[in-house]
Amino acid sequence: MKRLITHAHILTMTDEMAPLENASMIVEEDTITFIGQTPPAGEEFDEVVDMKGRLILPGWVNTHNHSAMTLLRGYADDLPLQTWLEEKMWPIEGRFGPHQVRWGSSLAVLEMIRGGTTCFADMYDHLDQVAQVVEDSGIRASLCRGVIGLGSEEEREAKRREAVQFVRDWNGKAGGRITAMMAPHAPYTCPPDYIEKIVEDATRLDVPIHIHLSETRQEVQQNVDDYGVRPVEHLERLGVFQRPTLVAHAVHVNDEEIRKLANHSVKVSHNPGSNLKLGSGIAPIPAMFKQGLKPALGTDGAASNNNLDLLEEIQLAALIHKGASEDPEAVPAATALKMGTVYGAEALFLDHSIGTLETGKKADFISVDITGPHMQPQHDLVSLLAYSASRDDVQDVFVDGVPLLRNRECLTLDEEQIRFEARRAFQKVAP
Ligand SMILES: CSC[C@H]1O[C@@H](n2cnc3c(O)ncnc32)[C@H](O)[C@@H]1O
Ligand SMILES: [Zn+2]
Repeated sequence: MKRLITHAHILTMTDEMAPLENASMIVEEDTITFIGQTPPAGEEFDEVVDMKGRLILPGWVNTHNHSAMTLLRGYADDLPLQTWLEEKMWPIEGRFGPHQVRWGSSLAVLEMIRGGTTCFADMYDHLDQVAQVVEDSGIRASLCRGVIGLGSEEEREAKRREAVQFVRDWNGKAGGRITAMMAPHAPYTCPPDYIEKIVEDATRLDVPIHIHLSETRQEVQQNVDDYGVRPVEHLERLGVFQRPTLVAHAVHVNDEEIRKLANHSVKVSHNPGSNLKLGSGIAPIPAMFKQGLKPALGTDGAASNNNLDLLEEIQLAALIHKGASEDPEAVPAATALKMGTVYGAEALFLDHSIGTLETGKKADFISVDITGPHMQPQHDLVSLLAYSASRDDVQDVFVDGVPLLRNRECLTLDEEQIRFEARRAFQKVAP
């Protein structure tokens, strides 16, 4: 399939942040082969798509999610993390089986595609189900079986074997759209020797590690009480940062810890919506940028956010750090957009193929309607995206050159069936 897209504004998210106007893009199979003002003459196309009034840019990359938790959206709000996890989430998740994960993650993928997300990271259980949804829906994902090491030795080892098997079964599958990671849930749920074994697994399998880190002040203090050091040094000593690593949250990290993360090239997934809602705090993102980190963005699960709208995270990132630091230059609009695209691709170790629109890269892109009243006048399209656009403005979503959403119609998923089955799947486990 060879497709010509014409008459679009194109924001490539390469160093050049000014959108090309009245521009064209050629996509051949899964790859971008041309971007510019004048397409080469004499070429034939299977389809020509007129994108007048649309802005084209790379799809959003959601770097931290627990997608099946859409079933728990609104189930337990307004609680602090540990109470929320121990008294609400873990008891009901204990009743989740493959069916719940199948329909919860289907609902999540549907919501993400409709909001312009083309790639997401997922940490959960029954991951074969998530992988199947990813394969069938056409989205891209980096998936990991999250393991909590609080049970018996047998339980722990069984979970670790499952996580390893998942990597063997799915890494590189769905035409390369699925990649995999190993995921010890957090330092407070995984004993040190268990984390060390998972690092060995990740080394043997040659995959990255994904882990929650320093989300709350209380968990940092607990780490100091239990192990005598703060979580960053704890994970450093356990060898985690010898592997490519993506940490979620990093809210309570001091300057020395940020320096350590930067020295080890650790990737950070900033989840402002979830951190605000759980009352965990505000991650020191401006300090991270100063030390050379390039934080990406995540929604976390829909039970703590309570949506999977990556554009909202971009907008939060562009706003809350200005307020927290009393500095209107903290996290400018262009930086927030990079956090949702190119830094997201780097955080998932996929920047060789996605995150920007360039010839030779995968055709993972979205179109945004810029004709609405809230998108006028068009002094600055970057500013409009970061401060004014809404997820409903996303019109088209392509992954690997395949259309998943066209003019807001989802082409690969049955929306009505997903709504019905997700409601039923929750009812089966409801208390
Ligand atoms: C073992 S699968 C993932 C596990 O993570 C839990 N979870 C969801 N949101 C958060 C969060 O913000 N911090 C820590 N853990 C979280 C989820 O309930 C699953 O049990
Ligand atoms: Zn999480």
